[in-house]
Amino acid sequence: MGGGQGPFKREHSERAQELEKQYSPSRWVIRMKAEDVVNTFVGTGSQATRKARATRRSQLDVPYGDGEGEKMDIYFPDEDSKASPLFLFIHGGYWQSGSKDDSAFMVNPLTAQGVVVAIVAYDIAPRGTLDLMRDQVARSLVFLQRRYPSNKGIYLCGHSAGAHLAAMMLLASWTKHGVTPNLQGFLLVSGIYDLEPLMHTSQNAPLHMALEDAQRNSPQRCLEVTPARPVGPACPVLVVVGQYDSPEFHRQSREFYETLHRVGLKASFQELPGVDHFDIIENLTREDDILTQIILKTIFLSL
Ligand SMILES: N[C@@H](CC(=O)c1ccccc1NC=O)C(=O)O
Repeated sequence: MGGGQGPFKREHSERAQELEKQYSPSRWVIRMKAEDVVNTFVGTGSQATRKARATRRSQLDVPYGDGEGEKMDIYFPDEDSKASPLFLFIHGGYWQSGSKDDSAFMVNPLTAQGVVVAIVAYDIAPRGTLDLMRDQVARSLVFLQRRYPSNKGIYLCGHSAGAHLAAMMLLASWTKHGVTPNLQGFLLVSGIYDLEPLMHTSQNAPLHMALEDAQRNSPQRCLEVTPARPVGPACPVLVVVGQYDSPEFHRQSREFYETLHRVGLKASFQELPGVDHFDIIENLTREDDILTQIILKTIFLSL
């Protein structure tokens, strides 16, 4: 018997291949070959980190919990103030790559303007699960709030998978932590907010997400099913995506923005022209970059 299975299988594998492509950010980069993209990104990040550590006062590997991987680097402006704004960055890498040691892109431009910058590490897969990572990010915020109780606001920024973890903090319940971090802004850059499609890609291999895991950890879904009442903090939430991010990444950002808006959060959406999934963050090493300027405006217009 022919016919039935063959076409179905082919159709299925074409869909799987398309999904794989949509969720492979390097394949949408036009400024260089896909295979060079991640190396360049990591190179830029580790160079920025070396420079930040050489030129800024810093505290490295500060533990925010008892776990081996529960560390953050904190970088300070020249003039010391007990009441500075804090900026916490969560790196991306599909919850399975990346580290704080190559993610200090924005330290120099932000500390130059008086912002304390923290770069958080978390246990990537396969060591960590999504539930653990989300708890680690929550505890890192609680730690910062306790360490700097008179801060002028905590601004939480994540890239890609890090934007997902940042977005999960909109749904966090702080009562069990005993302190509510003074969150004054979210910057979600080229993020993923619905994890279900990823279950069907190679990215899920180290993550082992089953449907319930994907759903429980999807801020898009969790906000959609939430009753129409105000959720989360009253602060601005900026959803940003690069022009050369894939159509699926554009869809995810737009739909998440729409949902944030619908549940009553102060959301805004911006597509940044001329940048892809990677240089959208690489360019944060520069003071005159458009996203650097957006971040500084978010911090200083709300003070
Ligand atoms: N293998 C992936 C790598 C990737 O997606 C990535 C790499 C560094 C920082 C963020 C990334 N994406 C999502 O977290 C790619 O195809 O680009």
